[in-house]
Amino acid sequence: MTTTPTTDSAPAPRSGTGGAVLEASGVTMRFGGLTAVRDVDLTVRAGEIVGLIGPNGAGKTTFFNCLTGLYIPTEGTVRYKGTVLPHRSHLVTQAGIARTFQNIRLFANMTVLENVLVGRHTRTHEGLLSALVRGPGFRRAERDSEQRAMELLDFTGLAAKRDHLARNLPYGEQRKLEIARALASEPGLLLLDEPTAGMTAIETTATRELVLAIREQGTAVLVIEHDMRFIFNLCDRVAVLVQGQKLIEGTPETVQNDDRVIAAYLGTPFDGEPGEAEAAEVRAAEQTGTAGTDTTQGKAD
Ligand SMILES: Nc1ncnc2c1ncn2[C@@H]1O[C@H](COP(=O)(O)OP(=O)(O)OP(=O)(O)O)[C@@H](O)[C@H]1O
Repeated sequence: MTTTPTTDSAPAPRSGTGGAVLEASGVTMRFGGLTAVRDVDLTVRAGEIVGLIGPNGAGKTTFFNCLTGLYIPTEGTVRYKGTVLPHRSHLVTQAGIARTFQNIRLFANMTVLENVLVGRHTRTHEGLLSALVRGPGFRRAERDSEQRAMELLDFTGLAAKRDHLARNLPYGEQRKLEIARALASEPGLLLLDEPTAGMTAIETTATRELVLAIREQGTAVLVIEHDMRFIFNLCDRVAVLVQGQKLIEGTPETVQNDDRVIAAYLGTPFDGEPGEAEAAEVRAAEQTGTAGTDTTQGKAD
């Protein structure tokens, strides 16, 4: 049996969506014998908010890591605005993709403002010498950076906390600060990995408003999230990963009504389930008593 991931006919783009910002094609990531991501294609267009969902262990974060240069995909390419991205995370950020992490990664002992300033380093061009002598160019760049950082703190509702240590912020505000820091690199695409994890309902609603505002400011968004209500209320398009493969991609309506998606979340087997072909082979082999005879397959000599 072969798996045929389906792609919903392209949803009508919302007004303002444009050319492809991100084009991932045939992205595969193997860790030894485990294929965490298998042959995944995904496009995000300018002005879009795209959701990436799937059960635990489906490969969502691994896919993000392939997009952002943390992992070198075993196969496949990732393009940002038509150019193939290098496999170095700081070069990916410089190109225009910023991200947040599932496990918050702030500089805990730095202030809120300093955390955002760190995020600006890919957009400042003053060299080490200029920094050491603190010449006029450096001081001007520093002022501009601080002004932009304060704008972002205003935008994310954290301006009043500019001098607080990051570690003293409540959890929801730490997540917002991660977003402000990511925005400091002036990205064309923002990747959010579980931005509402651990948030209250009110904080989740505020995060939805924030993501919509980010889109209005011209940054496309790709978001991983387990909170389905958040995803279906926010996204123009949703892609579902199951066992590393894209099962379906389409509008929130299409995806939430698809029986295979419901089954994948409930753990119920369904026809064409990713990995089902391999499972069927093993079952057939077990029935004919041949299971386990081919012990050499996949091993090096
Ligand atoms: N560095 C690694 N080395 C080996 N296996 C890994 C590595 N990173 C992830 N995996 C495996 O790849 C698979 C996909 O993991 P991944 O974290 O990408 O899933 P996920 O969809 O993000 O899950 P969750 O929703 O629980 O965060 C899992 O089986 C995981 O154990």
